[in-house]
Amino acid sequence: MLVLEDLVIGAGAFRVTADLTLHSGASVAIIGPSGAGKSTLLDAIAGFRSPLSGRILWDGQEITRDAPGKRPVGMLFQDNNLFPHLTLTQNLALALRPDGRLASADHAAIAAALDRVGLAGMENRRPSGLSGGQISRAALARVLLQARPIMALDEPFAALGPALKIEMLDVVAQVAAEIGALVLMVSHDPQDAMRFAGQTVFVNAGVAQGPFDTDALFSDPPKALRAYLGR
Ligand SMILES: Nc1ncnc2c1ncn2[C@@H]1O[C@H](COP(=O)(O)OP(=O)(O)OP(=O)(O)O)[C@@H](O)[C@H]1O
Repeated sequence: MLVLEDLVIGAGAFRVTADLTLHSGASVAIIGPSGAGKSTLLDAIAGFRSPLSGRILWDGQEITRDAPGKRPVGMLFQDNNLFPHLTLTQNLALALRPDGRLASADHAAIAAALDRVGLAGMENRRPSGLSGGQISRAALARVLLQARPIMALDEPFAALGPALKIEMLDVVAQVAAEIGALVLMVSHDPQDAMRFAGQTVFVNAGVAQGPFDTDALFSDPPKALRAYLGR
């Protein structure tokens, strides 16, 4: 269970507040207008931003000030964040072993993760030798490989066509189900939320609201959400 308790996060003069609870195994979409604070919220959960006040708890343990690598969070960034000078195997290896020393089983795990996202045989490519969609799938493979209890995905599949996006969302759902992970996914596409996420957090003007039941939220959206959806 992830608890954000009276959390206030600052980004320059901007503030995001959150006071909510998300359960293990849930899939949660994080939606809201551009600049509302969605990435800021995810960054704080993953440990890339220190909150100004409040607490973050995972299964009762406070993780508010823990370094990102010590948190139960695997994060897929908006820019996918692969090292350009490293091959896919080397990029994924860092997720498993920050010291770079791979055990023989690690190679099989990396190959399996790449296979799962449709990149089998591309182990030795560098990001420059991949399309934008392939890079986003490689970044997903890295999160899958980490198999952390919270999978935080910041607009993960913007570079993919509709069919491939659905396929990758299904892969995320399968892996999350296997490990009982909580999935947090920032998206601008209401279809993603409805297809993938039982719950939705709506971030508006720096306030994270919810979680709401996704179907109920979209079938009768509050005024601010209607404005965002253009309805
Ligand atoms: N380092 C910073 N200094 C000042 N302001 C910042 C900083 N980082 C983010 N902001 C501001 O914080 C606000 C929230 O940004 P954030 O990236 O969280 O929004 P978002 O909801 O993820 O938007 P988008 O959907 O466009 O990615 C924005 O107004 C942004 O300009």
